[in-house]
Amino acid sequence: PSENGSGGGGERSASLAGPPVLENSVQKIDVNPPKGTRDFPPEEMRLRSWLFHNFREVSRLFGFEEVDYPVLESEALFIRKAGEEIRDQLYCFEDRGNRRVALRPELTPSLARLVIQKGKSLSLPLKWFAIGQCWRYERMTRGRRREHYQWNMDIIGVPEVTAEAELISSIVTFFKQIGISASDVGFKVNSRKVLQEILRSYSLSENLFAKVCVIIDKIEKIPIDEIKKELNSVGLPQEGVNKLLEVLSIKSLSELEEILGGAGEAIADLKQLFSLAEKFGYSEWIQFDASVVRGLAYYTGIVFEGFDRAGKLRAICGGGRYDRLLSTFGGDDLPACGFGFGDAVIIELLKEKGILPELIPQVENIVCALDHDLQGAAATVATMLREKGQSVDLVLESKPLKWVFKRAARINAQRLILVGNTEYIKGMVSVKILSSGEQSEIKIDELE
Ligand SMILES: CC(=O)Nc1cnc2ccccc2c1
Repeated sequence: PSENGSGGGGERSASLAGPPVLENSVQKIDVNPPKGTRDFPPEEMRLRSWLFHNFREVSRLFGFEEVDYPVLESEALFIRKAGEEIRDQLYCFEDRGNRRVALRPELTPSLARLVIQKGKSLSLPLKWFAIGQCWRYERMTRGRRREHYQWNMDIIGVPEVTAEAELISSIVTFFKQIGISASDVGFKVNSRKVLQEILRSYSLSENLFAKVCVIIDKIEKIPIDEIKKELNSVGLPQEGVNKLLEVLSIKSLSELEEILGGAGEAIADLKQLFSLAEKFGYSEWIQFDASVVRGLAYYTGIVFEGFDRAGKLRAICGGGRYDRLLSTFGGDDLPACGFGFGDAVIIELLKEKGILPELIPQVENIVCALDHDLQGAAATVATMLREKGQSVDLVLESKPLKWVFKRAARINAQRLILVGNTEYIKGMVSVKILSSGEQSEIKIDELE
């Protein structure tokens, strides 16, 4: 079959024949979307648009530029050998050109690909944001969703932790903007350089680092014995395993400094981050937590995750520094950090807090011809209002007034404009303000 997916010659392949016709009735197709995916009918779409509007508003406040990439990428972009869950659940397949492709499970590798593609033509630092649908293929045994939308913000070309501090500030701004406070959520902050410094002291090679982080990230999801077994299996000696687990339970930066010594970068980065948090004014939002490593292989430094203080929900968002990602794709070494913020947990949180916004459909005018031969006149009135920037729901067929009032109420029209003969020949229409019931006749060219 040809590249564009159309059928072959005369014969029509089953997929193009449509649902089977049984005698004089067509078998009903499955009207639900594919497993793990969602439709967005108007009510759900209003909530999604509200969420994305807030993502965009914060991105604007922080001077970030919007970008996007194809939802379909080469599978190679996501093939990492660190044992990540995101790899096991890759929504991948071979296309009709025999290419291995995948629906993107995250946005960061696409960002890295585009930055390398653009190369020297980009002036650093880059501050890019995207809101994109991401996919995973999970056995439906877990009944979890196979797609979600993620807001990503990334800063490329800034080695200092001022970049991470800025990113956390943007998420704090977002939370405050939608009514979430520091008593509702917080950020656990850590640095993977802690693990790196420990593994170095056991002279463990760098590529084990990513695997160890991915294993440690599962510490609250699988039994500790399993964690120890997996750490042993990647070659970490028992003494190193114990040292790691000891470090993960450290509760404060000063305690960490005692264990690691004050010389390492981990301590310096974390101290600088907490001091910057003070200056940004979000100190009460963040806390050091040595057990947070996040589950993505490519993080190399500061990592953070937003959590609900009631402890009922999964992580709300997460991110960190990934200074090596671009070089693993053959690009120049460029410092980078960013975060992902999914569209699911945040809505659960707003529901928990009882602060979901009430979003109603809104239209300024509903325009209706009082009889059929005034349909054209109604269209003229609607167009004139639209040219003035007014929204109009134009009644497109002859309907009884009772129907029109019912529809006006359902779509929350602010005013009803009736185009009737007696008024129209005077160049006027009858206008009814639906909230007050006030009715008046207005010259058409004086409508606004
Ligand atoms: C709570 C939720 O929907 N999580 C979710 C849903 N779909 C995904 C798809 C790809 C990667 C991560 C995903 C995560």
